[in-house]
Amino acid sequence: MAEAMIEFQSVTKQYQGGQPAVDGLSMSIDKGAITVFVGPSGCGKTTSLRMINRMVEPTSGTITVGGRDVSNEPAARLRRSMGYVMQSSGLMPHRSVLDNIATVPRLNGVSKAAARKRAQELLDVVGLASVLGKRYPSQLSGGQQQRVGVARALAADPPVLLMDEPFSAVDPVVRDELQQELLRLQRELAKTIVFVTHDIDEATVLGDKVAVFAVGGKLAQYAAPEEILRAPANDFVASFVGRDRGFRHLAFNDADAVPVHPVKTVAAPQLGADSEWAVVLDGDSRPLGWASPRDGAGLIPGGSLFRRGDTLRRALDAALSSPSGLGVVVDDDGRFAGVLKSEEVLALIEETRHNREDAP
Ligand SMILES: Nc1ncnc2c1ncn2[C@@H]1O[C@H](COP(=O)(O)OP(=O)(O)OP(=O)(O)O)[C@@H](O)[C@H]1O
Repeated sequence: MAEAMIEFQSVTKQYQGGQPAVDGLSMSIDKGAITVFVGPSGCGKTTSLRMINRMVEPTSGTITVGGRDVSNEPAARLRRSMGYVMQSSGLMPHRSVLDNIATVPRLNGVSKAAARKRAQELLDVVGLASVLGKRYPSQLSGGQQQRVGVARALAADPPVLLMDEPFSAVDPVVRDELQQELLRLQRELAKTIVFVTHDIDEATVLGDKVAVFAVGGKLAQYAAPEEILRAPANDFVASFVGRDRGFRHLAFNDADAVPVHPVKTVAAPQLGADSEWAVVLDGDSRPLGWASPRDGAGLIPGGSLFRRGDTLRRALDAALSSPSGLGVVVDDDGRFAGVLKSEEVLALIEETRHNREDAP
């Protein structure tokens, strides 16, 4: 069994008047894993998160981190000992990106030179070019600002990261990138991450475990995302998880058994071309799109790409989003590797479903 890092024991938070925001919450959060709090607006996710680092004080109950009762720790020190990332990056506008990242190490007494050096390294860790370090936050895109927010939270190398809807304000493409980046980082860093979102899709992509909250800070279900999609504990969870849950569930099955076929490729779309669809490649064998057999309209934008090792969900999306009906497969370097046929993806989905039903 996984080791617990954070424990909530009968934690209640009652703001002035009204219903409790969080009511008798007891749960144990695994060390070195991503735990996602998900639920509709106002169900107490943020309040629960903020009680971990004492930005909010519980009305009753106990929270421990690494076995120590947080109420015994000085609040300011406790806060600095955990990384915190929020929706608006919360960067200081009049300080450079590097100085923003260096904030907590500086508060902890690290010299300016050492803190800046560390900040420079962190830019690379979160996938930002080092020249961006000299800029001010307003000179960055929303996605870049969120990356700086993550770098700042990591600066003092805290064992615990608290993330409150960190990717909610960016567009879906950037959001997907940031999620993948966080998963990559986590494979290296193995922090204990508590991540708040209202988006069940984001929760199932990121979470090793997902806690579904119902209004009043009540834990409706707490399990691996696959289990929440497969077996919602009650009607509330089932309706929150929604109608697409069968589709989302595909994200937990690999697509290794789907055959990859060769297909005609061309270096540039040929006008009035051919009798069959062809993948258009650049000089490095990376797919640029498709050339159509019919209209010879030049380059037709492709659908989503399937990377070797991706899930059935991505395989299906690659096939269905492609103008030719053939999903484009690339290797780890993004080079063209072949195509998937939608009927073969569907056949594997069907087979996987049968196997699941047969399982004890
Ligand atoms: N400072 C506060 N004073 C009074 N009530 C508050 C305060 N902060 C939150 N609440 C109330 O507590 C309840 C839970 O709020 P909380 O922000 O924790 O929920 P949430 O699940 O994070 O929602 P959202 O996704 O909308 O932020 C809500 O009813 C909210 O109005």
